[in-house]
Formats: sequence, C-alpha cells, structure tokens
Amino acid sequence: MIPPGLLPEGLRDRLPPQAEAAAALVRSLTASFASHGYEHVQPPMVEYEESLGSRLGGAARRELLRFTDPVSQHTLALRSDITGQVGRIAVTRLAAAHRPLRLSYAGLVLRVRGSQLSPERESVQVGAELIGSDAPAAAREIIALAVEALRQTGLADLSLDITIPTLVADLAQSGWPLGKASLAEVQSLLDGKDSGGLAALGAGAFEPLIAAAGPAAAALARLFALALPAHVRARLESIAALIADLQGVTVTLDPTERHGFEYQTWIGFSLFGAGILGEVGRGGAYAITTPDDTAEPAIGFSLYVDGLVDAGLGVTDPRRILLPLGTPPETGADLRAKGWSTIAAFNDNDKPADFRCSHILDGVEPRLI
Ligand SMILES: N[C@@H](Cc1c[nH]c[nH+]1)C(=O)O
Repeated sequence: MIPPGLLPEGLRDRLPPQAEAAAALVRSLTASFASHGYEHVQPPMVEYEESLGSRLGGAARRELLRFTDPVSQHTLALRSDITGQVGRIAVTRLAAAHRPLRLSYAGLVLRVRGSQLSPERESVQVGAELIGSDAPAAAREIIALAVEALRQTGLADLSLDITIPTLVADLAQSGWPLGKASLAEVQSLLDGKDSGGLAALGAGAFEPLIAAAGPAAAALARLFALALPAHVRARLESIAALIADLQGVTVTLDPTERHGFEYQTWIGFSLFGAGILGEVGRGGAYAITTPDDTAEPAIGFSLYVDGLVDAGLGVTDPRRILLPLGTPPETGADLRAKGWSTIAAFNDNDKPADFRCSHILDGVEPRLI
C-alpha cells in the first residue's frame, strides 16, 4: 500500500508560500515578455510522440515520458520542453502570421529522469520565442529580454554563458583539417579538453579553441586571432556587439560547449544568478522544420521558475487581515481594493495568527497584531 502522502520520486507538491511565489514569478516573467510584444500561447501537456519528439533535441527527446492513448491507441508523450511545441504552432496554425512572430509560454514540463543537480522531474518553464529571424538583432532582443525579465524578479549577480554549438562543424566545413578524426571525434575531444588527443589524430588546428574559453572579452580576442571563415567571424562580431550592450552581467564564452544545446545553432546561452545552483535559463538560435520541409529560423529562451522559487524570489508580503464575524461585505471589498487579502472569520474566537494574518479589522480600521 502506498502511503497517502507519498509521491513518485522527483515529484512534489508546492505549498504556500512557495506555490504563491511560483505563481507570482510566472506572472512577473510573462508580464515582462508581454511588455515587449510577446503574445501568449498554451500548447497541451501531451502530444503525439512522433511529432513532439521530432521537434526536440537529443536530451529532451530521451526524457519524454511515453504512453499509449487508450482512446486512439497512438503513442503519446508528455512534453519535456515547450520550445518545440511553440515552433509547431508557429509553422502550422500561425504559419500565416506576420514575421517575426513573438510568442511566450508558461507551463509544466516533465522528464523521465531528474539530474544529479536537480532531482525534480517536473518543473515550470516560462519562455519567449522570436520566430522568423535568428539574426544578430534578434539575438540581442532575446538576450536583453531574458536579462530584463530576470532582473524584474529581483535576481542578482546575473551571468551569461555563451556557446557556439555549430562552430566546430562550421570550421571543419570551411577546411580546418580534421586529420584522421571524424567531426564527432573532434567534438568529443574538445568536450574533454583533450589537446593531446587532437594533436595525435592530426586535428591540432582545433586545439586553440580549448584555450578560447572563459571571460568573454579574452575568449573572443583569442578566437579573432585565428584564421576564421568570414561568416564565422561575422557571428563572433555580433556576439561581441551583443555583449557590449549588456550592462552589469558577467559574460563568459565556451565556444565548443554543446551539452544541452542539441538543437541550437549559431548561438546558445545559459543564464545563472545569485543563490541558484544550476542554470536559471537556457536559450539560443534554432531552426523550425516547416510542413513543407524547409527550415524557419528562430531564437528564444526558457527560464526555470523552480530555481527562482528555491532562491527565495517571488515571495510577496501579503497583507492578510482577519475580518471578524459580521463584517459587512462592502468593508471587505474596500480593503481588497486597497491591496489587502481578507480572511473571513467563521467563529468568534478565530485568531489572526491561526490564519497567518498580520492584522485584524478593528471597527473600520486595520489593527496590527
Ligand atoms: N527550451 C530550451 C531552451 C530554448 C528556448 N528556445 C530555444 N532554446 C531548454 O529549456 O533547454
């Protein structure tokens, strides 16, 4: 017998005040997005596995919880990420909408396994996607929006880690010698920062990329010193310009980091902040496959609300007031209009503390307890 309060591993109930903080954070973040013209969409929790899976990168796809729909007998999956769903909406129902299209979303996602850093399997994602362009101006808008929205929640010490997921492939394509190694081998040697391994296989040309990681200005300077094809140089220049715009954010660059950026293209980024162990958000440029098999460029990000809640953000100080038995309804309405949360007593001996009230209505005036 499963004890009544027990939940499966990695799942939890949020209670007050954390559940309220989570709701307040979702409101604050979506309001920031709306103020920049991002309109809300609400995809369903569950979709056909085939269609959902095809729009997700490696890790998110492996993390899908799949099951057979007893009604249609189709394999369905619970979403592990919302970005792919927004992409699907953009190229189907909103295919005719003017570009760039600015969409936002908020909702629960579920993955089969938690990670070491965060054992939770269910989490709340809130995000914004700019569809129809992944040009430097789009990247600038999206990153500035993520930073502004996070700042509005009160998150301090923001830092941004930028990566260029397609860099190694682009360089190989432009003629940087892979030696005896395959592209995948070079990428995994770079993941392991294995200079010796690269040299041994004749792919030493890629070795300077290992040292070009760290604080962004120095890392970019190292990259600019290399023989880069013009389009890669242009991207690096747009990253440099974008960083120059960001005030008060610590920016680092790891040009070859790909882990977790399986579907992002020329730029990917993670966001971090004070008091949060893992990343607080992640985003980047990507391509959405359209029904006629062409690709539409997009760029966006998702923020992970649970980390913000765990860092103590979003907690408002609700002014809770106990209304003694017999308080006229208009008095309650008046107080609520002034921002109070009113709690109606059901008994004469109800005490403010029993309901976490800081005040009690004394005649017509709130009285501090
Ligand atoms: N949804 C992605 C991040 C992303 C949003 N848009 C583009 N990339 C994630 O959580 O990893």
